[in-house]
Amino acid sequence: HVLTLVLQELSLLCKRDVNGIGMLYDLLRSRWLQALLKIYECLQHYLGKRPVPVMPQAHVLNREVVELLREAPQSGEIKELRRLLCAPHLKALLSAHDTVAQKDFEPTLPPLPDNIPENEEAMRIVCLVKNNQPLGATIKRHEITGDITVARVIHGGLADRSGLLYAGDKLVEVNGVPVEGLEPEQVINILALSQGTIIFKLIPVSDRPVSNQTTVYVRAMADYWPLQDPAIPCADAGLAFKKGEILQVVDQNDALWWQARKVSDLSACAGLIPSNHLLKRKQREFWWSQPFQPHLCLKSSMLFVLCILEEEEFGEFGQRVFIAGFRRSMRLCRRKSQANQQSGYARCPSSCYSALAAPYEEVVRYQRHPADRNRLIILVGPAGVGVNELRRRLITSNPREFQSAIPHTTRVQKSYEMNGREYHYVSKETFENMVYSHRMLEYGEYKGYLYGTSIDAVRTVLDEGKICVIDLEPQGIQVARTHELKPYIIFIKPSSISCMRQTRKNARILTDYYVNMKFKEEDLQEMEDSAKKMEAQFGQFFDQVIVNDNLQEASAQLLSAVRRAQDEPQWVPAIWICSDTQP
Ligand SMILES: Nc1ncnc2c1ncn2[C@@H]1O[C@H](COP(=O)(O)OP(=O)(O)OP(=O)(O)O)[C@@H](O)[C@H]1O
Repeated sequence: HVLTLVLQELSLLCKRDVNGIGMLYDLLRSRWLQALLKIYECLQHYLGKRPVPVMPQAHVLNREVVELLREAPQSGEIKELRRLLCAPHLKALLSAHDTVAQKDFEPTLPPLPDNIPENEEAMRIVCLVKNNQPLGATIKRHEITGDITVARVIHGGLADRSGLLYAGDKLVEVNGVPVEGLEPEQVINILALSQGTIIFKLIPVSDRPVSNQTTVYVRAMADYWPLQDPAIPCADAGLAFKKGEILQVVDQNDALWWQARKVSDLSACAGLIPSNHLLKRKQREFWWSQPFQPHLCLKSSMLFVLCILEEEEFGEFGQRVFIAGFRRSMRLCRRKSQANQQSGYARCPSSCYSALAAPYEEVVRYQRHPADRNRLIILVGPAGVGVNELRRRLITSNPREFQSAIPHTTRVQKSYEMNGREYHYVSKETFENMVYSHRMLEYGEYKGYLYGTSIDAVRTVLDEGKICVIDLEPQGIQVARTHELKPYIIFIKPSSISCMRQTRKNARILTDYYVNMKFKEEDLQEMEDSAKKMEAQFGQFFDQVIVNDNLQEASAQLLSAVRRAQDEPQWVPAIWICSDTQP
């Protein structure tokens, strides 16, 4: 009844296009939810009736019926009925019924002997069958008492599934060997060597931790190799992960070591990962598996030089399609600035460090509602890899659906240009105001004029119901990753140099100085090096990686990635969904 009222209310809001309402409306209208509520109501009704058992001893009655049937003429039906009544599952069912009817839930224990000493501790004997799998528990020496105790039980592991071992249980014997006086390593050795059954004699922990853990999902912002981590309590129990992978964190009880599994393999038993706190500490200690070098970014978003040539294309519908703002190769400019690191290459802007400062990013599954704005598509890749070629092909394949954002510039409008078609022509003052008010995704200077892609320009395309496709230097990713734009970031990766030698034979790179230059060996090498650096520094932000080997295939992959981004559930930062006020 309440649900019907809520749905009525929501249907009014739906028309007002409130963010997320559509999804909530669909959820509440789903058949399975309605069915669950019906079941709930039936159960409530049933609870109210306080059912009483039909009889306290159904299995006795069953036995008597079977006896009676034995004496009856043995027709086929009688034989079948007798077989049914004697079936083990029916007997088990009747026995369960009788147990419930008699409220006889407790196991019958022998009476305690009278002469138990007062300080006697309850002992538990636990028998586990190992079956070549790890025990799924770690042990340690208690810092104060010196006892060997269970340090943690790994989620989904053998010990956890048994429900018989808990963190804090004190081990007394393992397979008949008393552990008192042994080092934890010696106990581990006994466990490792034992095959088949392991018998623990232990004193259960007095206050078992109550598990009130909620599962959270995080995106790893760095790589982690437990086998190279001297600090991990048990390297074999560690979970190795790569940046960008999504982890399901199932236990955060320990301040230093969490338990998690990868969403790509949820059936696996959990592994230990450093907690947020620990990873941050390790970062500070330069502990990273790849020691943290002072990063030389490919270029700073503030200093880079843009080279923008205007182009026009014809779309499949025959109309003239202006694709403004296509970035052209800046290879020579960059190489020049590489030689002079002061100007063109700068140390990472703060965004680079802040990405590393947060070792995990909480994520949630997000599916764009058809009524919502499209997600911004960002293409990232090293110069010359084919970012613009792929973007151009995508847009010209259907300009009614895909569009790039019109850039802003301070240069003078040419006679054949139209304000708002090739560029938005603005004064330097206006441009700088946009920069200071953080309305630029990226910008730069070329021949004394400023060029840039503004958030407003992206918004304009999205407001028209189109899919906005832009290319961005990776330093701009952090600026673009907002609740509003919900960008889907696609990294265009070069194929191997030997492949590119073949595929790029007829390809040309355009620079400001040389038009239609052939790719040289050093260009290919530079592309590969640059791609590696980009992946190392920004790989955690890439939702999709497309290797641009065969152009047709890469274009098809791009199209399907763009469709997936809009129509299928994806992991996005939780902050985009949980808060309307946060960026
Ligand atoms: N898979 C491919 N096979 C063959 N040629 C390709 C492929 N991808 C791109 N090219 C060609 O390589 C050249 C450079 O591509 P493009 O201009 O798109 O590079 P880019 O990544 O945008 O680099 P920049 O930003 O420096 O312009 C173009 O001539 C393009 O047609």
